[in-house]
Amino acid sequence: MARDYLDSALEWLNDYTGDNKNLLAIGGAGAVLLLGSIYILPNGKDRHRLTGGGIKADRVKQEFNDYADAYGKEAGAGITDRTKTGQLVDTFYNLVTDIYEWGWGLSFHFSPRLPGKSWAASEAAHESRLAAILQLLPGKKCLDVGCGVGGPMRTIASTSGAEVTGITINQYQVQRAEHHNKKMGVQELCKPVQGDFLKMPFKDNSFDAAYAIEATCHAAKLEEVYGEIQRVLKPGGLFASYEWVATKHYDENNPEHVKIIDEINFGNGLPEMRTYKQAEEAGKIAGLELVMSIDIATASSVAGPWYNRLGWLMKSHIITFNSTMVWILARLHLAPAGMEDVHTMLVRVAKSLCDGGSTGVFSPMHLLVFKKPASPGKDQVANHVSA
Ligand SMILES: C=C(CC[C@@H](C)[C@H]1CC[C@H]2C3=CC[C@H]4[C@H](C)[C@@H](O)CC[C@]4(C)[C@H]3CC[C@]12C)C(C)C
Ligand SMILES: C[S@@+](CC[C@H](N)C(=O)[O-])C[C@H]1O[C@@H](n2cnc3c(N)ncnc32)[C@H](O)[C@@H]1O
Repeated sequence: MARDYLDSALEWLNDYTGDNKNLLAIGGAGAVLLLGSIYILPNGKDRHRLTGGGIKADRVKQEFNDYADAYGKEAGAGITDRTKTGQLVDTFYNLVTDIYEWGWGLSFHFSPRLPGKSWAASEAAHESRLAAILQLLPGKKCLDVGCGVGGPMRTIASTSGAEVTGITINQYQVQRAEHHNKKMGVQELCKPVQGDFLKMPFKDNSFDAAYAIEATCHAAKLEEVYGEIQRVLKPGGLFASYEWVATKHYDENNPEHVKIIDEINFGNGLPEMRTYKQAEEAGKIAGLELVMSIDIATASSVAGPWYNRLGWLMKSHIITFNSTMVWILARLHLAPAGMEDVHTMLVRVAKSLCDGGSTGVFSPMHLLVFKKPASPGKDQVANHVSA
């Protein structure tokens, strides 16, 4: 609520001041003092705090440095030791979860902007599309692979009436998801659990459907997470995923493209980036039938680009404002030392994501829909799949 007021106030201020940078600077300084406490502290009766999630405050800086060191310096390197991917992704979400909730909201993904609709409405529609594709209804059991703090889970369970179990590698996110589920009264339908989506604590053939929103990109091997999803789905069950991919416009021999993708990988805890073709192939290797493959980022000729929400945060100086807030909080010991480094990484990645979107080389929402065959063929791998 407080964030909505602040966003509108800054949008107005930006339009009003136009090119008058002095007025904007004075306004900005005043806004830091006057609105800062409103922005960072109350969120209804909830309060935003910038913590290191499950990492103790005095370890945040070191954990961030270790995270940064895990990425190779060579172009296209990604995470050097892929066996450490799960652990690094867990660290990444300890470091960013509070900043995401504070500066973005409870759904950790992008969406195209629908004409005449707010970002919040566009986000909910993007989530509900999956409920429709998966034909979710009351009584159905659905799995959310990489559920974050449960924004999509709450939308999908409440629009469809289905029961949604979410899995996240990060214990702090389970705590946050439980907190929000209870606050919103959806805890009967939404169950977050901590676990690795490469070794899920669920029985074979236990879910009617499954979805993943901008999450399976964290797997060291895509075919392994798809293999696990194949295992826990009932025969005939559908799985839908918004995948982070390099599009057909990506050229691995273009250094600019490679740089954009490297920065996206580093700022988002990804081991590497796959092409949409590799993602399609990974599903087939895992024994799933490909039902649909379409890039939602470019599918509609009337929806606005997904990256405009980030672009607007940069243009309206909200991100600069946030950097100042994080700096002040760290100086006052209200945020752990090292939070500025985490925030700086996010500021950089905001630009890379916009560059990836505007050049068309990257999409965070290539929709893949797969079906588990009613009776898997002998040549298809039913359980754990390794490339
Ligand atoms: C799917 C993933 C996350 C997608 C997005 C939810 C996040 C990607 C980049 C994030 C952000 C960048 C800039 C931040 C800004 C500097 C800060 O002041 C406020 C939060 C940001 C806007 C933040 C919000 C979430 C993202 C948009 C990945 C991880 C696979
Ligand atoms: C960008 S967030 C998206 C969260 C959620 N789908 C949403 O849209 O709000 C990615 C999620 O994937 C989860 N994740 C990444 N690797 C995982 C793994 N190996 N096992 C379980 N969850 C994982 C993260 O913990 C995080 O919750």
